[in-house]
Amino acid sequence: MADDMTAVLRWADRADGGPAVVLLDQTRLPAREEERWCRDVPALVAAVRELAVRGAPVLGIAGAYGVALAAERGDDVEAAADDLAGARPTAVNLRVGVERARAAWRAAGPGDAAAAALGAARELHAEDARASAAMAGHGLDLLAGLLPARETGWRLLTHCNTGALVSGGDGTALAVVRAAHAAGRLERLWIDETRPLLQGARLTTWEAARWGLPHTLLADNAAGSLFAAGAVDAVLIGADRVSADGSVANKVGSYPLAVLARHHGVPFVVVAPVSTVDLDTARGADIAIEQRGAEEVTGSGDGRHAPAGVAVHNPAFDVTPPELVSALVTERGALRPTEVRRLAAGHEGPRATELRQADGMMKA
Ligand SMILES: CSC[C@@H](O)[C@@H](O)C(=O)COP(=O)(O)O
Repeated sequence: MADDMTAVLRWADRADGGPAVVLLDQTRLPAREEERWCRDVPALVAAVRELAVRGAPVLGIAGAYGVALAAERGDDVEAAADDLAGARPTAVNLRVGVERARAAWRAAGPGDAAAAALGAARELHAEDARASAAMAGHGLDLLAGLLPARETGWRLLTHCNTGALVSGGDGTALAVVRAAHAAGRLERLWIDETRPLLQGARLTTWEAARWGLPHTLLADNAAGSLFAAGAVDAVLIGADRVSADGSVANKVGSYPLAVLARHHGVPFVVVAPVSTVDLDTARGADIAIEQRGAEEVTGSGDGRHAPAGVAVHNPAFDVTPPELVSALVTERGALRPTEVRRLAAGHEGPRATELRQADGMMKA
């Protein structure tokens, strides 16, 4: 979690005014740091759908605490778990977190089931913090292997928000950027605003400022000229789901960045925990892509900037094929996205040197 930040997500027990899952309401940021108390699963499902809590790893943690909440309240846990798992379709971590807590709840005796679900949620929360730290280290090693040493440091570009707001720790891609900064190797973080909900403009700038990262915000469609000017050394993004063929679903706008990166010979690096890899989904085309409301694109009320009633296409995510992804950094090290099946066999350790040698497209 970010230093001195209101907890991104916490469990409140009865002594603390709960039971409740308490979220830092990301819809209010950066203007206000407000807690949102979810006292039952419908409230938590609403918070997930509204993106008050968002980003793949923390969705899994929220889902697991949600199962614990239903159990603690004496609600129908199976139905609550189903509702939570289905609240958003693309980030596989949500389902993984829910199923982990549900399995613990099912396996426990009647008197212990709620405590077992809560224990599973807490365990997942702590594991995610450890995974985040490991990804930061592996990602930094990978960049050091891939990128030429620049006296002034690296210029990294990111999309959406992948920091402490999405994790039990510092996050995924943004954790690597933070590690690069701590190692004195970051010249600048370019932050895509990330239309239409502005996770980059609202959330990543907020985190970058707190961490003291040198950063600059740009409109998504300004990225191309930045690449053309040679001002981007690498792209770092997170993922909502990686299918068995190594395709990467992430916030819409990631795929065009991958195409740009390939055209300009710039590494395109995906940072995600192993829990984001879904070997049960064979291909990128099989990943369910969430479609969201038209008003997110058109604006609404007084701020409307498109004619009322216009037809809108608003997918929340897109899919980048594995051949455009230079490396996938997980808590177990870096690998080529086409090698994700190795994770099932317990792949360990970064392969930065091999990846560099095998990848003629990179500048290094
Ligand atoms: C580690 S976060 C990776 C992704 O979850 C993130 O990049 C993203 O696309 C989040 O989308 P969001 O719609 O804000 O939940």
